[in-house]
Amino acid sequence: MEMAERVEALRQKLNQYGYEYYVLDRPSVPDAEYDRLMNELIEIETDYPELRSPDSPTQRVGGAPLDAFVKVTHDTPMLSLGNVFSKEELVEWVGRIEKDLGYSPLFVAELKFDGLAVSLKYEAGRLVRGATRGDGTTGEDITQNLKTIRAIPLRLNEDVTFEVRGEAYMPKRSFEHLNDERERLGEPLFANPRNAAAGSLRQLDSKIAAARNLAFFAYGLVSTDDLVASHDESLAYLGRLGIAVSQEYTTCQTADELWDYIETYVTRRSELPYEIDGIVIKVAAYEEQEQLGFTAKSPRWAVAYKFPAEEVVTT
Ligand SMILES: NC(=O)n1nc(-c2ccco2)nc1N
Repeated sequence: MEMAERVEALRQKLNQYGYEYYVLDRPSVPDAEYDRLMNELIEIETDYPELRSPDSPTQRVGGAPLDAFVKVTHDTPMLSLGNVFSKEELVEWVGRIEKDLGYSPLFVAELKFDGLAVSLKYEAGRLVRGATRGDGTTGEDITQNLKTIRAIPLRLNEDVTFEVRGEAYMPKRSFEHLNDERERLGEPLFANPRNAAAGSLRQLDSKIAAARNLAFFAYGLVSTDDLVASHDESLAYLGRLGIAVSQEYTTCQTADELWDYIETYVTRRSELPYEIDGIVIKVAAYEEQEQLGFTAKSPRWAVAYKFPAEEVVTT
């Protein structure tokens, strides 16, 4: 087979396997097969540099370490969520929404991943910028570090231009392995996966970030075109494009359905391979979100139910 064709075939396969692993959470081949194909692609691109392209899955670890992070401004502010801490407060919040709209809207309930909020800009299907939330208006350009996360495609299977919002996080197993290694080396331990993810994304050398096994779930789409009309459609759309989206979300019509979903995860939380600190509830239809608008710092159409702080069992 001609080398260029072989490279294209390898890229297609790696993207397909990445999609099955990160979006469907249902890999069809063992990790060893993925690694074998990736190594073959790296070898060919090393022998034939003219076949290498910036959006090849091999181009995830950047060049030299940065001296500093460049500041970026978010065209659309990344707002923080208001919180509720009980069923009563949740029922009150739903009641206010129904009163403002004059009817009961459809809601989306989804997991609240305990990591770092990030923004990904895609232009014509290519990842052009990744940034931290920062203060919501000004963040830091951490494109080099976010490119090391396999759940974030460098090239989408459609030439779309939009911004994706999501949470970069460190899975529990990666966190345990990292702290075991740091303990062995006599280095200070990270207190929790959230701090470990934040510390990893703040590395100026993307080779260090690449070694931290970070992950990502998209939870929002910012676009000027009318690509989709609701939040639940945006999650399905992002998944179809190959961007990692958690499949644990659902739609609910009433406060009771929302509470049932929340109660499911109070028990399931400890079995999840990543940490969550609550459940996020959003009005589904974008039209209704626009109608409800924002307070000074939070959307009126979304709220986070925060789990009670887990009592620390001191043995
Ligand atoms: N942290 C987290 O998982 N989030 N955060 C949002 C959010 C923040 C602002 C709008 O939406 N949504 C989810 N699932």
